[in-house]
Amino acid sequence: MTKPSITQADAEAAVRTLIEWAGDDPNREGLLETPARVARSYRELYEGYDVDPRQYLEKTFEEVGGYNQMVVLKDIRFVSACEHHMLPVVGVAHVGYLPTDRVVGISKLARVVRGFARRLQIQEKMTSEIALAIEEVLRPQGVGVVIEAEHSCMTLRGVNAPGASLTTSHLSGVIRDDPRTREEFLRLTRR
Ligand SMILES: Nc1nc2c(ncn2[C@@H]2O[C@H](COP(=O)(O)OP(=O)(O)OP(=O)(O)O)[C@@H](O)[C@H]2O)c(=O)[nH]1
Ligand SMILES: [Zn+2]
Repeated sequence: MTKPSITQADAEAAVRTLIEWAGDDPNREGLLETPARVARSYRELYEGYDVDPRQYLEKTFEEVGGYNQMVVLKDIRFVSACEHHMLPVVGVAHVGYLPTDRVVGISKLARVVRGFARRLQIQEKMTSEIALAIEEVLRPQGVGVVIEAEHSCMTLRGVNAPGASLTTSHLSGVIRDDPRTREEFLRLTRR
């Protein structure tokens, strides 16, 4: 949640400081509106603090004609920010579950990813948070989350390893424990 004590003006002042720190003049014409734009874009990029992603999963459908197989939503693109450098992390998430008696609208899976992505994150934590939210709210037979992402703190600076991507996964229930179900999930999420 946004700290109510911090105003848009405070955020703009912080951006002016960073512009000076970068070596430029925040009072030159091209930069005059930049602090306001950056503050607004932060509200968008960090909107995850204003939502509880679990709530997206509360509306479910039970009339599924006896469907009791795996549901997998692949290639959910997301943008996050690494909590070490506040630089973009861009990637895709694959989210699957084996329902018990109810399913959730598929857009909600993408909303859950977005809600956890739009915060300061490390990829391992984001992967588990998505899986645990699905586990806790839907109580399915199993959950699988695989995330592949590029961290610009690694590709644009520091070690400068362009193209390197990190894969993390969190599997639980039958998707973790039953070899055939696990294989099916991994096959369905392969790109
Ligand atoms: N495990 C994990 N590490 C991350 C993630 N995002 C960034 N990192 C790493 O976090 C580490 C922070 O290391 P530090 O040594 O404190 O920071 P630094 O001096 O800027 O390190 P370099 O990036 O190596 O220049 C770096 O190795 C990053 O690559 C993530 O999602 N998961
Ligand atoms: Zn980083």
